Amino acid sequence: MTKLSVNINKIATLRNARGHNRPDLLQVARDCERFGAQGITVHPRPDERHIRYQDVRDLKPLVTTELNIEGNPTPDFLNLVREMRPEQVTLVPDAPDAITSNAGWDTVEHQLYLMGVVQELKSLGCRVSIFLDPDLEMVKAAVGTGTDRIEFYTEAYARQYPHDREAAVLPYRTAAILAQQLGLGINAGHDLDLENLAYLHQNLPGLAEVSIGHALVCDALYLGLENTIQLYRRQLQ
Ligand SMILES: CC(=O)[C@@H](O)[C@H](O)COP(=O)(O)O
Ligand SMILES: NCC(=O)COP(=O)(O)O
Repeated sequence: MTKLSVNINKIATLRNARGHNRPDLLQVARDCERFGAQGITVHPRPDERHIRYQDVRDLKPLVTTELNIEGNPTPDFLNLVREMRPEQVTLVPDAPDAITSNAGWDTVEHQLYLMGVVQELKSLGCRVSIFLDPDLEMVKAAVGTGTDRIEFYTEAYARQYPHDREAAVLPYRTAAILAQQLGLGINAGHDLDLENLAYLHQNLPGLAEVSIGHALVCDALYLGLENTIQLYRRQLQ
């Protein structure tokens, strides 16, 4: 079964726009779980443009499914993770000023560095996932980091899907088959939506979890949050 983890970054974006607590991020997280979300994902960036570090501290005790904290393993990020010990940590190689996540790790070049980070996070009891492009060499080198899972960065898939979905999914399917053979767990995320999710799910064997935020929150503006979460869950059946 592929789980849906709802990324609530954009709820925090809306909340921060007016400087007070509307929408109430914690209540939205509770409601997302009540509506069927099987995880809550947050990506506290260094500039705290949306999710603030304090949000993560406030969310941890109330999330009853799984809390997935994403980010570049900077000292501040690692201190937060040490404090929170979430069910999952997803390591993303974002630059501090990136408008959004825009690349996977070079696990060949950074294998030794990632090995140390992964080892510590696993010692805290966290499942570790590494954000990755569907590159076979990067998948192979990810094994050497000791990570539990990889998360395929699906922006390229989403961009090509409307034009040629078979070509769009092929590198991800090939890399997923290799990852399974190598014993890596498989997550996926970025720019997934109600149009492209089902086809990805059908073509990625062993897909354990998708984390979806931007499109889901945009859809909820028209369709309502409960209905939208149910619609996304239905794409994963
Ligand atoms: C890693 C990834 O692709 C997303 O989880 C990322 O968190 C999106 O970040 P923004 O919500 O800041 O665009
Ligand atoms: N890891 C992907 C994620 O959490 C959400 O990405 P997006 O759906 O906001 O593009």
